[in-house]
Amino acid sequence: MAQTVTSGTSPEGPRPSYMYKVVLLGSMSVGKSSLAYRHVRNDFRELLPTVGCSFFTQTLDLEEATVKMEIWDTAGQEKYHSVCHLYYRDAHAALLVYDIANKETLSRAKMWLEELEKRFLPDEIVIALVGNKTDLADEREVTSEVSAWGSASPLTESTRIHPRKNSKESQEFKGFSDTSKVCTPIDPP
Ligand SMILES: Nc1nc2c(ncn2[C@@H]2O[C@H](COP(=O)(O)OP(=O)(O)OP(=O)(O)O)[C@@H](O)[C@H]2O)c(=O)[nH]1
Repeated sequence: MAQTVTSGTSPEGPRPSYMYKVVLLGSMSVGKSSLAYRHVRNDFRELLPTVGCSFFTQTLDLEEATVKMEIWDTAGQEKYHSVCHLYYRDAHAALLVYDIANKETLSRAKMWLEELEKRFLPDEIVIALVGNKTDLADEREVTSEVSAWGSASPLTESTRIHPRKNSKESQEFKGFSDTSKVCTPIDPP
């Protein structure tokens, strides 16, 4: 699925390099930029709302290959919706992010799913649903419907992650570089 870029070398011999484009989609303030920032910089900080789209890159040296991730972090504000197709075009994977304490954001993630289903063939893109802000468990609004929706959709896993803690969210991204295991479940609902 990923585009092969070059062939590098390692002590064991030539190693392929791959490029993956991952796009983050979801309502405003669900924490998309925080997830990307945590993943790339291993840090959490207060970020300004995204304007249009932010772009991050990261190179992962995995055992069998080198993977360059292009992370396209789209703006969640409604006014940017109409340009988002420019950013998810040719993506290999999409993370549909919602806030577990805001049910409305799950509906919006579903809207993104429907849009991607129209634009991509099923084997063209990997789509994962990501429930964010798990520290807000006391305010949780999203519960059982996530698993029901997940089984009725091409979403590969439902995971909930929390970039404020140095949790395992990197696996969410790393999972995309492993074609056999698309997404690592971290804290299933
Ligand atoms: N409680 C909590 N707050 C978070 C978490 N992640 C992000 N936030 C906060 O949520 C707000 C929005 O975070 P962003 O990462 O900017 O959200 P975004 O989805 O990129 O927002 P847009 O750029 O508007 O699309 C900020 O105040 C963050 O500090 C989290 O895991 N828990």
